[in-house]
Amino acid sequence: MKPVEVYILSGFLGAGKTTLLQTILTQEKQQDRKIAVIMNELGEVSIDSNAVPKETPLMELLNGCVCCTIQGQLEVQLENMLKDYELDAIYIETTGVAHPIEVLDACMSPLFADKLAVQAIVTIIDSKRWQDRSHLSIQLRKLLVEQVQHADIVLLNKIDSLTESEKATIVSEIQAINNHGRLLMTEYANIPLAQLQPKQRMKRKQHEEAHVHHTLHMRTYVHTFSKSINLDRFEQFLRDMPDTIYRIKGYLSFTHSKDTYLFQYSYGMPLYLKEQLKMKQTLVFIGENLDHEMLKRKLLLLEEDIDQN
Ligand SMILES: Nc1nc2c(ncn2[C@@H]2O[C@H](COP(=O)(O)OP(=O)(O)OP(=O)(O)O)[C@@H](O)[C@H]2O)c(=O)[nH]1
Repeated sequence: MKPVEVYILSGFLGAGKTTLLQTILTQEKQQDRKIAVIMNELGEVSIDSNAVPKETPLMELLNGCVCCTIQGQLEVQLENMLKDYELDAIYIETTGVAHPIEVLDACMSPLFADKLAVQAIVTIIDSKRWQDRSHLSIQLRKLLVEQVQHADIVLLNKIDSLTESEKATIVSEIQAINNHGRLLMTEYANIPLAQLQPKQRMKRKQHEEAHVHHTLHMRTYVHTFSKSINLDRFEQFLRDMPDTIYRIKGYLSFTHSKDTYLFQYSYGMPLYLKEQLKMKQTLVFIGENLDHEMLKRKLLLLEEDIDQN
């Protein structure tokens, strides 16, 4: 079955995420696609949920930020949505203070990695807020920059109040932070849906190139082992790994033990926890510009090496 597309809508408080979501949902409806929405808000009550039409499945994650305190809940909600509905796409509206990569991390559960395909991190910017960012605390300024840095698509919103030269200044500032993403200027987040969706698969000859441009595809990689692997060799693989990989999670089983392990790797620190159930040995990688071919080759080698021992 075709994996369900996932779009992460990121952006600072008040930048226009809900406005964007409404624009998207209207267009998705015209295209007759089946859509669900996950909304994350920091407060106890949802304020923006009215923005979603009644017929659209909506899950709300309240009272915490999906990228930190309620990360596990997102996983559960995604799993429920996959179980309960036949969907074309899920849109996740994050809180204004969410870090997009942490949200991506929360979407990439090894339990359903092959059922979801995260298509894009879309960051929407309030142009005025961007201009005045020097008034924000250092932490919030850093977050604002990181939301831009990790986006596949940056929407420079609220340009109605900007002069041409102000627009040019902000565009060059954003391009200096993120030169791989697509930058679009919007008023009231008004963009054609096609601009958010990855371009149609190109013909075979252009295929490799197309992948390189689809930055998000290069940020995650999923591998399933068909047998147990050798722990020492796996650890050597981790040591040799490029430092652009900052997160791995999944389940592993090793030749020295009958147990299955939950494996967590975060910023250089591996952690193995015994798992009660026997799980499919799927690992999810998250990083920058992952070399899929290299990873595949090395991971397959881990299985082959055992045969030779
Ligand atoms: N002038 C102007 N206002 C806009 C534009 N886009 C959105 N707004 C307004 O900005 C306000 C905030 O927009 P929302 O879409 O609620 O922003 P949000 O990012 O969802 O906000 P939070 O949920 O608080 O994080 C609303 O009053 C919008 O109508 C724009 O392009 N120009």
